[in-house]
Amino acid sequence: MKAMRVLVTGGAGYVGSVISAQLLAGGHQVTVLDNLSTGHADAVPAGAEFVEASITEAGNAFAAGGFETVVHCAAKSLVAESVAQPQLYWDNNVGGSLALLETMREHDVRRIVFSSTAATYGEPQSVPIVEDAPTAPTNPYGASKLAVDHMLTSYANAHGFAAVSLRYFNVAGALHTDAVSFGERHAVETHLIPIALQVAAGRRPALNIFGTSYPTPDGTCVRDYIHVLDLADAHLRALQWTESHAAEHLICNLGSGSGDSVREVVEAVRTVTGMPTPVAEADKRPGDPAVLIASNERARHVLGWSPALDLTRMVSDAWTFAQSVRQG
Ligand SMILES: NC(=O)c1ccc[n+]([C@@H]2O[C@H](COP(=O)([O-])OP(=O)(O)OC[C@H]3O[C@@H](n4cnc5c(N)ncnc54)[C@H](O)[C@@H]3O)[C@@H](O)[C@H]2O)c1
Ligand SMILES: O=c1ccn([C@@H]2O[C@H](COP(=O)(O)OP(=O)(O)O[C@H]3O[C@H](CO)[C@@H](O)[C@H](O)[C@H]3O)[C@@H](O)[C@H]2O)c(=O)[nH]1
Repeated sequence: MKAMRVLVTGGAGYVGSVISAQLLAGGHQVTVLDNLSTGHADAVPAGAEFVEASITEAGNAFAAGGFETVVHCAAKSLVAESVAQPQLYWDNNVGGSLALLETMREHDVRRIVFSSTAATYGEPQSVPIVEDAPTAPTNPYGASKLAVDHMLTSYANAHGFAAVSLRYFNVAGALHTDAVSFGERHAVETHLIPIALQVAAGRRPALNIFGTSYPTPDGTCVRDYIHVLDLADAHLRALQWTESHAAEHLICNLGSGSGDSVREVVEAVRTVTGMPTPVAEADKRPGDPAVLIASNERARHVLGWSPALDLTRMVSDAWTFAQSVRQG
């Protein structure tokens, strides 16, 4: 792939920092645009230019940057917060993305890869979930992401954008190099694996298992976990796809194609860490579907992508990262 000048929005966050690091490793030039609302300035990889600004104020960065393409990760992504304060999600995720697309149009940058989500599907009618499945999000976060997917279809049709929506399932793991580590470091942590690792490290007394009577083999929810390095690889492939697909919008699920239950994740955490990791049975979390598993056939077929790293590797990399954060 030829070297590109890429703007990564949200590049001070978990997923965006790993994608930025992998783009740099691939010889591309990276500018990170992030307002640090949930990100960290020290997560922007060395070698990337950093612009501290909102996606609603990207004009100067575009004027200076000469970007060929955009990876758009910036968003608010807490489901419960989106239910309590939907205005934040419509404003930041939908209004912010619209402002970004208009700035792109103004500067004639018409290639974009967008962080969409499995939450666009809501409660699935069948699994594995294919991209043509009905979309019925069960919360404003998922609805805001689906709105941007629709926005991208219309910008492809009307304005010739080459757009890819990558619908991530459950992202986990971290990137480690000799010098640095990039992983999940949310001030408000809601995700299962980092919370379970905090329990393993003795920083929380027990992991609350949200629901033990789901119609699944062990009664706990099943999710499709995908390593953030496999995710980054898919973004590089999607960027390449946009080179030759003007006026098209591709939607691809990114998942492993298989599921693990909450109890199976806890077992993986115990095996990797060697720590007891106590659990407590708790009520169901409202809006949690029993099973979410991706069909990844389209990403395999169209992008030539396949996930390589398993749950044990995700937990092990996340554990190494969590320990490096505690020491650092
Ligand atoms: N982590 C997952 O499991 C998961 C799953 C599905 C989809 N996603 C999507 O992937 C993306 C990245 O998620 P993450 O887990 O890395 O979250 P994160 O909170 O770590 O990163 C998001 C980044 O966007 C920045 N940001 C938010 N609003 C902004 C704005 N208006 N202008 C500029 N920067 C802004 C934040 O400061 C943060 O650095 C999000 O769009 C999220 O919806 C994540
Ligand atoms: O303390 C905890 C945290 C989570 N869970 C369960 O673990 C599973 C995974 O939960 P979590 O890590 O919060 O991920 P999801 O709710 O599945 O959502 C993630 O995956 C979605 C796509 O599937 C993305 O859209 C969201 O942004 C992302 O948060 C769910 O069954 C939860 O009920 C627990 O039992 N206890």
